[in-house]
Amino acid sequence: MSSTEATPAAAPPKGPETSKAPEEQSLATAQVDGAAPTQNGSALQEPEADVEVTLADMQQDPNNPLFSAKSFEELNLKEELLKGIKNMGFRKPSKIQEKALPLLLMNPPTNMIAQSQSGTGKTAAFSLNILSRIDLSILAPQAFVLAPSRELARQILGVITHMGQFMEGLVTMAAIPDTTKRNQKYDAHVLVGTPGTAMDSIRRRAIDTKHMKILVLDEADNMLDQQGLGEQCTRVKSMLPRNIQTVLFSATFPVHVIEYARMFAPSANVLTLKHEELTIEGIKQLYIDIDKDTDKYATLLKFYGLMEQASSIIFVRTRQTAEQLEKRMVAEGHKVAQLSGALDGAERDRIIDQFRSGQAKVLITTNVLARGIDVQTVTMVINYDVPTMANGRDADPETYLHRIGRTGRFGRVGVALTFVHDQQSWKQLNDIAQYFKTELEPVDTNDWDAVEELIKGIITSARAGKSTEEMARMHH
Ligand SMILES: Nc1ncnc2c1ncn2[C@@H]1O[C@H](COP(=O)(O)OP(=O)(O)OP(=O)(O)O)[C@@H](O)[C@H]1O
Repeated sequence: MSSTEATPAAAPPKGPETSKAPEEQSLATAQVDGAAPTQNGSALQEPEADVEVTLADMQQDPNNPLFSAKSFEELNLKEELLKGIKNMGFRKPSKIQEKALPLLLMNPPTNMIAQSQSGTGKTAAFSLNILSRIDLSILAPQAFVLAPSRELARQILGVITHMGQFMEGLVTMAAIPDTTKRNQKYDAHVLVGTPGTAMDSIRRRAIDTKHMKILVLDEADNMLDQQGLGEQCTRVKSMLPRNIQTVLFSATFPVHVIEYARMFAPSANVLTLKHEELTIEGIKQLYIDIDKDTDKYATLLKFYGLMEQASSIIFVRTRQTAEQLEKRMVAEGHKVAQLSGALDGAERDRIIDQFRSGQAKVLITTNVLARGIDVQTVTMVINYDVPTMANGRDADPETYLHRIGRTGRFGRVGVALTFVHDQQSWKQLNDIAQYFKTELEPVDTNDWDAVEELIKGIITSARAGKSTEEMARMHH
């Protein structure tokens, strides 16, 4: 979409979605959980070598967020951590890892606020700091990572556990709602959880805070900004030792949050990016102009065949839309899964695990999964509803960026397709494009074959581990 003021060729009728329930809340009720996470075992289907060549090319380009001048060895990490990183298949650090790690590892420990594009390896950056600093001889919580959803908390726990697999005696635990483990005691070195459970568990002394030395907020802008979450995070921090190292990471830090972030993490080293630096080149951003709201469903079905070929996520605004869409698609014989905050924890775990393993290919969800979820096989993201602020009227550029960032992870390619169906949704998407100074390409609905070819081409390239540059070369 061009960044100039534009209106759709044919003025679409007004009348957005009928049921406008409040924006999805990512946090469920606060109960305790120690469920083991599943690893992100989503390997691409192409030969390893192909991906490596592509990634190596990108890591040579100083303007690429995956670029690094250094190796992991030069970052002064412990031997067992280097082994862990190797075991994860990481060869070289990304830009954020290279820049953040020396600052994070400094002594005395210094707070940090760090921003880097989606899918560029922020998790490994803060996890390496945690694993470098904990004392294995003390079996008490020393680091706490908080994330906005149980799915993200479980994922981060999986990364830390994987990375620390050669640290003998390391114990990691999740602090997320679990009705089966109400009186859980947290005897672990590292905890990863959601703020509500963290707060309750500290209050009832299930978490010993005496040895705690690092607090990480992942998706920090969301954690500090969102009503409820912000309050809980502040409470948690107030119950931890005063001199704790506070680390805030996100792909986005809107201006109105950064001030609060600086108070939350005083005297922090700050690594930030400009709006226009945030979009990922590997994600092809498309939009489709639909005549009316009621045609959205039929349009979605046209993409079903493509969605099934790789893993895809369909984002909707409300839980109700998610449920309705799932019912309708399943009734018509399509295989789809659905995850929203309306489901209980065990059900959510089952569904996200099925999606990670590739058992479920098409996932309908709300903003609950907009942030952080890393499933490398996701090649297509559909914004069935344009992301908006809680008022349903104003565009939400940050959420747009996070949603589309579920594809195009660490140098991979992907497609993000946004549906617009009336003047309001058109304006919202236009506002988003302007905010990031990016162009979205229209999908030509008069030529479905061409659309299919375009998307198929990207999916095939994603499977072959091709980068955007290579694709551009192929098309010329
Ligand atoms: N140095 C590296 N080499 C190769 N792969 C890496 C490296 N660092 C991270 N990755 C992989 O990149 C993917 C994205 O990493 P991660 O989930 O940490 O991204 P992120 O920056 O936190 O993104 P988001 O903003 O969406 O949360 C993961 O699959 C991770 O395993």
